Amino acid sequence: MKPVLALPLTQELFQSYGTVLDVSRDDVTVITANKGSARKYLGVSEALNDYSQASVPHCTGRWNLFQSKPTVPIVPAGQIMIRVDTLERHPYTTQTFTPMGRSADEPAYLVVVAPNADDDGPDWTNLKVFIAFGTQAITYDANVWHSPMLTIGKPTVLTAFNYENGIMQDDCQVKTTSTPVPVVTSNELEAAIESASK
Ligand SMILES: NC(=O)N[C@@H](O)C(=O)O
Repeated sequence: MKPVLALPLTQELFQSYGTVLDVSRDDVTVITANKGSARKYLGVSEALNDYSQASVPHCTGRWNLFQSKPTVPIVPAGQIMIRVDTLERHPYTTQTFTPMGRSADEPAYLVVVAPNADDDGPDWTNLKVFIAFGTQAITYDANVWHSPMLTIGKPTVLTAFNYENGIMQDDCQVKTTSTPVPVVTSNELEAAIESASK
């Protein structure tokens, strides 16, 4: 399987799969708030609840916390950083991850997504991989295939918000592949990691 290059996460590159919650967004209205002490970025992301289409419509909007071990090592540009063999999706809800305690200049987690294939599973030949930095949160659109959380370099706590009805097939569908997809780091990532680890 041909390696996939991990690219820095931007709304422009990610927009087919969801939204990036980041103060670099220049496509939203920004107002002054909190008596002038804050800039408020309006509507950077939305939470979708489509459980009316699920087997059991009743659901709960839930925050979960992920205390993640680092699963993505820091490697030189061009070397394989991870092999992706598992993707999941949430057919009736968005899912938003927000890292806590990571800085804006350090790569914090990988965002791996894939379009649907004709069999309604993931298109493993068309994975996209992005590097999320420490002050970037993301929302996966409903029904978008994405990898379980993959954190870079150090233990990381993230909040996750999504709707759930407690039925696995409605809440989270998982697919695996016997031919894992290698992901290689990019020069941008290597430079960012090097500067963050100083
Ligand atoms: N996406 C991810 O890391 N995992 C969640 O979907 C989950 O609820 O397990």
